[in-house]
Amino acid sequence: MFRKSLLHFGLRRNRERCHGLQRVTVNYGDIHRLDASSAAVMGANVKPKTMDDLGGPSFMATLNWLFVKGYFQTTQQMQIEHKKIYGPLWKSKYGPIILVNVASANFIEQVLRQEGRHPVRSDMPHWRTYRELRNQAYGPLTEMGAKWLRIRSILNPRMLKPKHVSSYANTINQVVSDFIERVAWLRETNGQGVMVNDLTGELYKFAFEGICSVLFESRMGCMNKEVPEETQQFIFSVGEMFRLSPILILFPKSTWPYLPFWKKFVAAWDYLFKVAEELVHGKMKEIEEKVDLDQNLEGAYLTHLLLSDQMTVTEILGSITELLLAGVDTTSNTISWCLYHMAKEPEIQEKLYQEVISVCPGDKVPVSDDISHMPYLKAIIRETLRFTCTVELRLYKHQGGIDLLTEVVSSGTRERTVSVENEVVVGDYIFPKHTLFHLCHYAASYDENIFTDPHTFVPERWLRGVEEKSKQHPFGSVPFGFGIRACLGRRLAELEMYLLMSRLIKTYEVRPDPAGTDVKPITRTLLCPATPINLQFLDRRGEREEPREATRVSL
Ligand code: HEM
Repeated sequence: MFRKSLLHFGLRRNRERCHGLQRVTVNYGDIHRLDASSAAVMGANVKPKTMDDLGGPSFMATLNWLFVKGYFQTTQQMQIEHKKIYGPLWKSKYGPIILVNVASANFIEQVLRQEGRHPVRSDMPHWRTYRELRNQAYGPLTEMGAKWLRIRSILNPRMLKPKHVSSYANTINQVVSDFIERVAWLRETNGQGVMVNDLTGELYKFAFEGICSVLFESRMGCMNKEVPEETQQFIFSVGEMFRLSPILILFPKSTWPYLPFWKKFVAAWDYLFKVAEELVHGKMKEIEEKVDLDQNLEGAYLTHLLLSDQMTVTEILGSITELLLAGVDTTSNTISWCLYHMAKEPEIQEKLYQEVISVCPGDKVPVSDDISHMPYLKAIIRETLRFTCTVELRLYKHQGGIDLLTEVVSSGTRERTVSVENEVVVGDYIFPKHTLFHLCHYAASYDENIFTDPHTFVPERWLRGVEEKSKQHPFGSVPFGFGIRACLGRRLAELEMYLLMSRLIKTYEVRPDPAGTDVKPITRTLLCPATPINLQFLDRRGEREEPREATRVSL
């Protein structure tokens, strides 16, 4: 059986190579990366260890860590502490659920390379239950099995192919221009001419406006002085839904209808779908009018989805709503941390400024082609993502029993564990089919065996030709995930972050809050600032820059 699973592992990898779906950039390395212990297991002379042999805290101990020792909001730190105690592989119990925590780059790679054709992050029963209640369709985040694969094959090209993504640059740049002006307005009205308070909140509006422009070619008024009521309500509903999600999941599904916050959860989703529905129907009407007038139909992402006729309108609505949700917190959070680091590291900021003005001197606004000449900017974003890597998104349930899974889903008995094709080998352990893995990317990103001086912000470590880069493990930091279930919005997020950061740093010098606050991260699905990030923005306009030295390093 064990040998069979290894054989499957090899066969499946070959099959996936031919799969044709867009994959993330990490190269498909081979078995050589499996460490010595795995190789020994594979030698078949060693009896593999099982889940029973694996150490880890009991349920009570976990509760103690979370609520007595106080790691509930800093579970990323708990990963590091547990790794010190148990090593890179341990199990933890949450009531009846057992998680296998995987906290080294080697082991993370092993798990990810064995994922099936239809990986599942987590069942998300609360999100799925809402959709069943309202007869809404699942999107890329919530769908599973062959149906998920179909959705991704439709959504992928216009989100991941560089030529399509770079066509969104002009649209994004308009939002960037508005954000720059909004910063000026915020400084004048609330910041004594220099401060911008609660940057994450402001960047949230930027990211929401950005994704709406790309998806719908519609502006939501987030950059207006007064944000429209409907947009504020949408933003509030997203917050409510994310706030209530981790609470609901602690209770059995059968109790949800009786819980007071279930109603709030449903109301939040209702509002999100209502707004998305209005936008989709508005776009359909616009297309009909254009057809009547014989006008060019090319345009927003949504236009393409509607015209391609590959999905029903309900399916499009399910996917679009999930894209809106997935693409806002992630991007805005990353840019907030990036600016925070720029303020704390003036030399790095200066180097970035010099790079930007050497590529885009004078009034030239950076466009996608310019970004390819800004390796330092890319390295800064890459380092920010390592520093603030998301933690909770990567719960992997290995599965591959497509037919049975589909049957389970359609018969409505979702609580049963799903069948899988293969066991999973990690180190000298073998795990049964439906094991739930928690990939501890935070612990890997701060592993000093992989990243020298991991607690220091060093963008240079991501530059090509730098010695450290060649030594880095490709799974030390995988901020957009890996494989066919990796982030759908990666390219768009990168474009948004590059265009905004280059222009912000070209326009403003960012300095720390004179009140001098160190902002700590806490876990809220993402690694968020525990307190607001407030920064000074000093206007550079008026200065005529001359690059001090060319900073064309290559990434
Ligand atoms: C800095 C920004 C972002 C980061 C760090 C990020 C990170 C991630 C990660 C780690 C995953 C899970 C991948 C895996 O399981 O292997 C993911 C999934 C996903 N992301 Fe992003 N993301 C970002 C921005 C975006 C944007 C802008 C969009 C929308 C346009 C988006 C849409 C999605 C979707 C739909 C999924 C689910 C894919 C699936 O399950 O098939 N993300 N993202």
